[in-house]
Amino acid sequence: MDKEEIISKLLAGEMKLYQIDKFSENATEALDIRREFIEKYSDCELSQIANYTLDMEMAMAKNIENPIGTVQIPIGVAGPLKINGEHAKDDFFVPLATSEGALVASINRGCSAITAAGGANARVIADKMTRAPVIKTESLVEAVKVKQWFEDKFEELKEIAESTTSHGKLIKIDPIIIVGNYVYPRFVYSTGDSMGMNMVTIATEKVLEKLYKDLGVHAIALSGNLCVDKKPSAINIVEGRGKTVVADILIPEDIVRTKLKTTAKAIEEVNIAKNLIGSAAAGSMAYNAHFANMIGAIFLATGQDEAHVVEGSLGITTAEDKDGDLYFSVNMPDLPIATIGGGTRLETANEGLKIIDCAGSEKVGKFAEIVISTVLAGELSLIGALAAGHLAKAHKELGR
Ligand SMILES: CC(C)(COP(=O)([O-])OP(=O)([O-])OC[C@H]1O[C@@H](n2cnc3c(N)ncnc32)[C@H](O)[C@@H]1OP(=O)([O-])[O-])[C@@H](O)C(=O)NCCC(=O)NCCSC(=O)C[C@@](C)(O)CC(=O)[O-]
Ligand SMILES: NC(=O)C1=CN([C@@H]2O[C@H](COP(=O)(O)OP(=O)(O)OC[C@H]3O[C@@H](n4cnc5c(N)ncnc54)[C@H](OP(=O)(O)O)[C@@H]3O)[C@@H](O)[C@H]2O)C=CC1
Repeated sequence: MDKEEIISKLLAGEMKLYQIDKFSENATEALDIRREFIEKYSDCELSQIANYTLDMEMAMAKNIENPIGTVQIPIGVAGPLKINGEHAKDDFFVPLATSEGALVASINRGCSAITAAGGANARVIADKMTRAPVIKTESLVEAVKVKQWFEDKFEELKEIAESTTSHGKLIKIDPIIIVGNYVYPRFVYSTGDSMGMNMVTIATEKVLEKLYKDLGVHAIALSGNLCVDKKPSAINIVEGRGKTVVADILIPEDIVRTKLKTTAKAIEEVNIAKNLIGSAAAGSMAYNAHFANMIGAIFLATGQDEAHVVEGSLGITTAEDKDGDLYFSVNMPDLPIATIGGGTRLETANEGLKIIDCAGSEKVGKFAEIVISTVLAGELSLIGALAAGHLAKAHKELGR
C-alpha cells in the first residue's frame, strides 16, 4: 500500500494509526506518514515536530508508540556547582531543560553562592523501589492467612522475584496492609542504576504466580496504589521511595549579602512563614518552595520518567540564622531516578547525563547527589529572592 492510500484509509477510519508500521519500509517512514495524516486531520503544519535527530527506530522499540516526531525544550546549564558528596565530589555544570525564564538564572545564582561557600554536602541515605499489588480474598480471616504466607515464605519469594532480574534485589515485603478482605503487600527492591519500575513489576508478578499456586488467591491488580507510583503520598515520605537524599550548606554572612542580596535572618523567617507554616495551612504534602522546578528541568534534560516529578516534589527545606551565617538544607524522601534504562537511552538524554558524568552503570548515587544539590541551589535562590522582595522583578526582567 502506498502513502496516499494509507492516509486515505486513515482518514476514512479504515485503518488504525499503529497499523501503519506493517505497510512501511521502516519506523521512520511510518512516522512520517502518521504525521502527515495528523497534519491533514488537524489542518495544521508540523514542520517543527518533524525536525529531529533522535534514532526513532530505537525509540520505537522501547520508548514510544504512534510517534510523529519530537518536542524540543531549551536546555541550559547552571554551575559550576561544588558538591562534597559521597559519590559526587567535583564542580558540575547541571543540564536543565525548561521554558520558564528566570529559572536557570536563579539556580545558577544558588550554585554560585554554594560554590563560594565551599560546596554542598549531599548524601543518599536510602535506596528502594516499590510495587504493591492488591489481592482479594474471601474474608478477613483468609486475608490474614495471605499476610502470614508472605511473611513465612519471604526467603523463597525473594529467590523467585530475583530469578527475573540480574540487578534487582528484594529487600522486604513490608508493610502488608489489610483492609476488609483486601491485602496490600508492599514489595521493596533495590534496583541498581535503573529506576526499576519495569524490573520490580515483572519480579512481583512472578511472586504472585506462586501465591496463586499455593493459596489459590490472585491479585486483582498488580498495582494496588500502596506502591505509591506517580502520586504524592505519606507512605513514600515516611518509608522513602527511589533514592532518599539529603543536602545542606553553611553560607557565610557576606556571601548571603553579596550573592543573595539579603540576610540569614530574613531567609529563616521566609522559610518558616512560607515553607513550613504556609504549607501546613494549605494542607500541602511538600514543605518546600519549588523542588518541582529543579526536578522537572533535570528530568527532562536527562530522560527520567517525567511523571515522577510529582514524587520528586516532596520534601522539606530548612533555614537557620547562625549568628548572621545561613544554615540551609533540603531533604527528598522520594526521588525515582536512573542512569540506565527507560528514557536515559535516548541520545539527547544520554548526552545530558554525560555533561555530569552520570551515564551508565555505577553512577546513580552520584546522579542523586547532583540532583539534590541542584535542588538546594534552586531553593536557596528563590527563598533569597522572596526575602529580598525580588521575585516579581526577576520574572518581569527574565520571563516576560
Ligand atoms: C534572577 C535573579 C537570579 C537575579 O539575581 P540578582 O542577585 O539580582 O543578580 P546578579 O546580577 O547580582 O547575579 C547574581 C547571580 O545570579 C546569577 N545570574 C543572574 N542573572 C543571570 C542570568 N541571566 N543567567 C545566568 N545566571 C544569572 C549568577 O549566578 C550571578 O552570580 P555570579 O555567577 O555572577 O557569581 C534572582 O532575582 C532570582 O533568583 N530570582 C528568583 C527567581 C526564581 O527562583 N524563580 C523560580 C521560579 S518561580 C516558580 O516557578 C515557583 C513559585 C515562585 O511560584 C513557587 C512558590 O510559590 O514559591
Ligand atoms: N512497568 C510499570 O509499571 C512502569 C514502568 N515505568 C517505566 O519503566 C521504565 C523504567 O523501568 P526500569 O526497570 O528501570 O528500566 P528498563 O525496563 O529499561 O530496564 C532496565 C534494565 O537494565 C538492566 N541493567 C543493566 N545494567 C544495570 C545496572 N547497572 N543497574 C540496574 N539495571 C541494569 C536491568 O536488567 P536485569 O533486570 O536483567 O538485571 C534492568 O532491568 C521507564 O521507561 C518508566 O517510564 C514507569 C512506571 C511504571
